[in-house]
Amino acid sequence: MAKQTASAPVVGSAPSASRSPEAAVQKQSSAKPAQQVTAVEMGARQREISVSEFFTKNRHLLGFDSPRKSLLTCVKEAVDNALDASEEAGILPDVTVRLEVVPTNGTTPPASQATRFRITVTDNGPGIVRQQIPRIFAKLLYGSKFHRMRMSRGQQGIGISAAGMYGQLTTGKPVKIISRTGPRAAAHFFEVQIDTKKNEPLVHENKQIDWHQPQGTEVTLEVEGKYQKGRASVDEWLEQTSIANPHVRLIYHTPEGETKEYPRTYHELPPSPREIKPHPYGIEFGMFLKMLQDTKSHGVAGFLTSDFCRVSPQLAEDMCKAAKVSPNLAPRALKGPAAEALYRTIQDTKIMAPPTNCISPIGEKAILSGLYKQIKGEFYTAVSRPPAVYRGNPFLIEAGLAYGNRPVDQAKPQQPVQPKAEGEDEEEDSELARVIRYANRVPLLYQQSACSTFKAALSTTWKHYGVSQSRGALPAGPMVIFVHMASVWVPFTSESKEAIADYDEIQKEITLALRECGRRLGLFLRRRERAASEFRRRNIFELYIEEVVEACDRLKGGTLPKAKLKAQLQKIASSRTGGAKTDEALGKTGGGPEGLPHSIIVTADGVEGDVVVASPVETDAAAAPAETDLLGNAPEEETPARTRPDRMKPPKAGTGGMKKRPSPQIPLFDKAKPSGRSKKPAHPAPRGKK
Ligand SMILES: Nc1ncnc2c1ncn2[C@@H]1O[C@H](COP(=O)(O)OP(=O)(O)OP(=O)(O)O)[C@@H](O)[C@H]1O
Repeated sequence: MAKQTASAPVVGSAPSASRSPEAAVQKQSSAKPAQQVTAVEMGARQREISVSEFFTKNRHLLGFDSPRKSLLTCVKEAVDNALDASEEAGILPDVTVRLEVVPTNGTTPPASQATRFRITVTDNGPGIVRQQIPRIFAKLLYGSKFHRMRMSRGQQGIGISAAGMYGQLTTGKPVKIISRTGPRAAAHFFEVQIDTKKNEPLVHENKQIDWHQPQGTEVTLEVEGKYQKGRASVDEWLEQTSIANPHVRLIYHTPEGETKEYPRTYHELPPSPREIKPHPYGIEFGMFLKMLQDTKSHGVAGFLTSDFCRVSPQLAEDMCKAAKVSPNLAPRALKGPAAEALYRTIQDTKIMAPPTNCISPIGEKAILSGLYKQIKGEFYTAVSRPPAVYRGNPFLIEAGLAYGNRPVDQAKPQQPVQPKAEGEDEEEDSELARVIRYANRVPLLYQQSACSTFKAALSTTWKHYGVSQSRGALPAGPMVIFVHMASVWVPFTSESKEAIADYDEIQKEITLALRECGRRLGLFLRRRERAASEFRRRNIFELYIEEVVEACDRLKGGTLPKAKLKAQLQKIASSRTGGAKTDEALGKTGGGPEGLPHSIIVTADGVEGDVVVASPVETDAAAAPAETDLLGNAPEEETPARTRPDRMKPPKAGTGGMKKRPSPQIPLFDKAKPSGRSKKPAHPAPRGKK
């Protein structure tokens, strides 16, 4: 409705007697607001808006806001698709990402100053059938995943076509695609653009070509962007992708001419997730009505059994009876109050939780492997929670931790300690932990504070686990917190898929997973501290043993069996200082960390725990990217990630990694029983407390 403006005539006010009626009419018409339109005029302007037009104007909703983020979004969409397709086809993914600077005005600027990039992503997946290529790459909301209840990276059917549209908008260039479905099939080359008015593809080029790859897809996009390393960069995203996807071999050609290879460290594909039907609890009433209209079943009971999971024929009959609806009634005839009664009955009936084989977790071993491969720390642990359900959608939370500084650094001569001013923080307190977040194995780099995973990390009381933490802040110290949500439908806060929405069920599961990681970290820290102090005491005893033995021998006139006495005293010194458990906690025995399942401990003497996941892998060590420390800095001397002779100690033959102990797990120095499987989390005393 048009607003009445200040200059509009006031209804009911009498015209001034001094003015003629003509003048009054003239005044009234001249005061009419210029913008007033009739319903008919408005109707003439009303028309459909195509989804492409909408997202052209609102491209920030899809992650194309700043040039830097847009570059990342394009890479992300193409890599996600490559991984989804390869995994679905049962192929261990080999993905190559090439970022090149596109010359502008005949000159090629350095990568950090360039504004135009060519992104090429190649996979060894199943390829795409020729007829589908134009619509996949040049039609928004077209895909194979939206209607399926199955875990995948992509969900919406909008990602790669939106990336193509962004390229088209910013550079005018079409998307180029090569795809081949098998060694006997021809390779097809396409150049497509999107007709944004109609949301339909325009094919510029379509031909058969010779392609060196027997199978797979290659997508090339030319886009406006900004390349800058560091946080939330393409480099960081690929690095984090490799942590959560150790079954992927990733080669990255940076725009600066470097080649980084993230080798495959896990040689099995994640179990293929099964497609499931919706669970009755997750369906809203409007959706239920729509399903009644769309079903192929002839009776309501049959509809409930065949269109939902976990509804047996008997349960369907019982629910119909309780709602006073005939089980044989045609679903389309069920409307109004009767439909509502059945819907309410379903919601009030106890129905088994949905099956969980529709999600495929990363797994503790693979998380450990990924963290160990990419992050230099001292302690690593990983937890996979049992599946849970939100709004009828199954999901599963996994968490991991990498903690500490490199043992190599510890071995360095200590700098003299500078006295601190009163109230001045310890150096390690000033560095906060870093949270790396994933949804269906895809790293989430933006909108951290809006994400459920980050909120759960903030609200966890890390002080219980021996790590300092200020109120409302992340824990302090060299620590990476890893959280992964796997689900058939991840509830993102927006279409750009950057943060996970805050459902209570999801928050609770993340918190429980983080608490278990924290508990293990606390146990590790406390043990290590006590073991180190016992070890120092033992060394002091050792110093005096020689003297004592010599003195006793002199008293006995040189007749004492010195070696025997020395051995006896050493035995006493060892048993008084924690015995073998001190050696174990300090990594001097090569044994596993007791009470710390799915954990790795790195000491100056070697690696303990799930060592198998830290074992060498298939490709050439020299090609591996240098690992970064917890702050993302490269080491001074670049050591290949997979072969760290300083740290590697192969597992003892037959142990297969962590030492298995039949007896209940007892922590090193505690009298109380632990930990590993006890339901109540043990809260070790904060560091420094004896
Ligand atoms: N490299 C590829 N190999 C095989 N199929 C592909 C490839 N890339 C895309 N596809 C197919 O194209 C479809 C559309 O991809 P698109 O990225 O637009 O959406 P999506 O991955 O389904 O969902 P989202 O919008 O959440 O990313 C996919 O569902 C998939 O079937």
